[in-house]
Amino acid sequence: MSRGRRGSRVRALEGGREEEAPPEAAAVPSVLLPSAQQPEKAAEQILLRGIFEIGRDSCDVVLSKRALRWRPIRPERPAGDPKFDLPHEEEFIELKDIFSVKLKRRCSSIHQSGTLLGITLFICLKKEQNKLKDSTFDLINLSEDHCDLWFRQFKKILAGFSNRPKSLKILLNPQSHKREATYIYYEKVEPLLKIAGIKTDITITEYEGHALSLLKECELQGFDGIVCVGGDGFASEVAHALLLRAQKNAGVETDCLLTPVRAQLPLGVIPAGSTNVLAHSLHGVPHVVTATLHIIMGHIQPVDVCTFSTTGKLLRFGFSAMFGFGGRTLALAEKYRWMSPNQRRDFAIIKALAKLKPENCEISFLPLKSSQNLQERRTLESRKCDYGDQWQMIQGQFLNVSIMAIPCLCSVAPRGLAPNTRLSNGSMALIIVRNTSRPEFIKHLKRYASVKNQFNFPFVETYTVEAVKVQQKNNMSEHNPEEENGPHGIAPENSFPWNVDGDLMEVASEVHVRLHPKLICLYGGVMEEMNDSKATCSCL
Ligand SMILES: Nc1ncnc2c1ncn2[C@@H]1O[C@H](COP(=O)(O)OP(=O)(O)OP(=O)(O)O)[C@@H](O)[C@H]1O
Repeated sequence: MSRGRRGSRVRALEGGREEEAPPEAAAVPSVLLPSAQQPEKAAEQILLRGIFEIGRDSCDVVLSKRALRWRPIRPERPAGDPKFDLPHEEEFIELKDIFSVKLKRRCSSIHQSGTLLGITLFICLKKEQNKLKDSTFDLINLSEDHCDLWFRQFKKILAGFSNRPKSLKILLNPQSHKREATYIYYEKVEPLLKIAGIKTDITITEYEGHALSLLKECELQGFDGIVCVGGDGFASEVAHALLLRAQKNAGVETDCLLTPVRAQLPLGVIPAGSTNVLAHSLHGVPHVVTATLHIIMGHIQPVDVCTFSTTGKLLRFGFSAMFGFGGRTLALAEKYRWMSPNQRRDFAIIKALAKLKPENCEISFLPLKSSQNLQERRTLESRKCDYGDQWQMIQGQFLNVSIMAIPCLCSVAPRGLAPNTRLSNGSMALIIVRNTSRPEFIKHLKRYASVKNQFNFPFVETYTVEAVKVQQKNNMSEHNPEEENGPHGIAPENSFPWNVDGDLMEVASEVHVRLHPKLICLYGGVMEEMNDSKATCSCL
C-alpha cells in the first residue's frame, strides 16, 4: 500500500472546497460499459474531492469507493521551465485498510470539544514477516463543514464492511504463561478495539474449565465473534466449547459424531500463553497486534478440526495431538507447574529423553483419497459401509505419534511440527517415529529447529490421512502412571497421556481421531511462507 508522508507541522486550510462526484464520473451509464469494466469503474467512481493538508503539502484529495488518492498542489509554473517540471506522484490508501475515522481536535479553552484540525484515519499496515501494524493518517483542514462531510462519508464506507465485528465476547485466562494475559489485553488489545468502535464483554476466567462451562450456557446472540486471550490450552478449550455449543444448538448427538455442524461464531486467538502454536500457525507470527488487527479487519480463515473419541464417545475437539514422547513430556511438565514455563518445558524434555521408551501400539489410518470427497465418504460411513479394505494398519514400537490438522508453527519449530499440512487443506499429517536410539531421536528432534527436512530419517514415516486410530498395546503392568500423572497428580488408572493442543488428556483405550474440514472459522489472514525464522530452544 502506498501512503502519504505524515507531517509534524499543522497549517490551517480555511474552508477547503469540496465536490460531490463530478458529473463526468456518471456520464457513461454503467450498463453500456463492457461487463468486466463495470465493477472497476464503479470502484473508481469519485465520491468526494477536496483539499487537505497532508504532511507538509496542500493536496488535491480524491475519495473513490476503493481508495483515497492525493497529489500535492503546485503553483502555476512558467511553461518549459524544467525546474518546475518535476512530476508529483499520486499516492493512495486502499479503503479496505482503514479501520476507523475520528475528527482530529486540539484542546481549546474556547471550544468545549476542542478546535477542529481535520480528520484522522486509522489504518492497518502490512509489515515484514506477516506482521500487521496500526498507524494513523491525518487529513488537515480547519473547516467544520468540509471535515463533517468527509467524516460522514468515511463512516458510511466503514459501515459497509459487514464482515468486521461490532461486538465481541472476550475470554481471558489470567493464569496463562507468566500471568501476562491481563496486561496484554488491557495495554495492547483493548485500545485498538476501542478505536475501531467494537463493543466488548469480558470474562476473566477463575478456574480451569470456566470458559467451557460459560460457553455451554451464555447468551451469544448479540456477538459477532469470540476472542480468547491466553495460550494454546485455553484457545483449544474455547474452540472445543464453541463446537460443543454448535452441536447442542443443532440438536446433534456428540457420541458417534461423524458430521459435526460448524461453529456459529468466528474465534479470535490473542497469543498470551507459554506456547502459542495456534496463533503462530494462523498468523505466521505469534504477534498480539497482528492477531488483534485480523479480528478488527474481519479477516476470516476456515480451519480444519479433529474430533478425538474413544469407544464411540467424543472426548474433545482439537487441532493437533501427540502420543508417546510428546504426551509424556507434557505430563511431566504439568507436574512442575511451579517452575517458569520455559524451565519446565526444557526440564520435561530432558527428563522424558532420559527415560525414553517406545510405546507398543497398533495404528490404523485412512489415507486421504483426494479423488473422493470427504463428505461423500462420511455419508457412506454413516450408512455403515465397509471401509475395512481402505484402512491401513501398522503395529510396532513407536517413540512418538503426531496427528496434526494444522502446521503447528512454534518457536522450537518455525516451519511447523507438521510443515506439510495447511490450516484448511482437508487432511491431517500423521507422523510416526519408530523406535530408535536416543542419539538418533535427538538428531530428529533437533531437525525441527533447522530448515532441513526433519522427516528424512529411516525411522520416521509420514502419511496424509483423514482418520487415525491409536490402540495402546503395552502391558499395563509396564506402565507406571505415577511417573507422569495429570495436573492434579491423579491419573485415571491404566491411562496414557496424550498432548492435545498443549492440554493433557488421559485415555486408557483406543483413541479415534477424525478430521472435519473447515469446521471452525478463526480470525486470521493468509500468510506468506517464511523459511528464515530462527528457532528458540535451549535444551537440545
Ligand atoms: N483462572 C484460571 N486458573 C487456572 N487455570 C485456568 C484459569 N483459566 C483458565 N485456566 C486453564 O489454564 C489452562 C492453560 O491455559 P493457557 O493455555 O492459557 O496457558 P499456558 O499453559 O501458559 O499456555 P500453553 O497452553 O500455551 O502452554 C487451560 O486449559 C485453562 O482451562
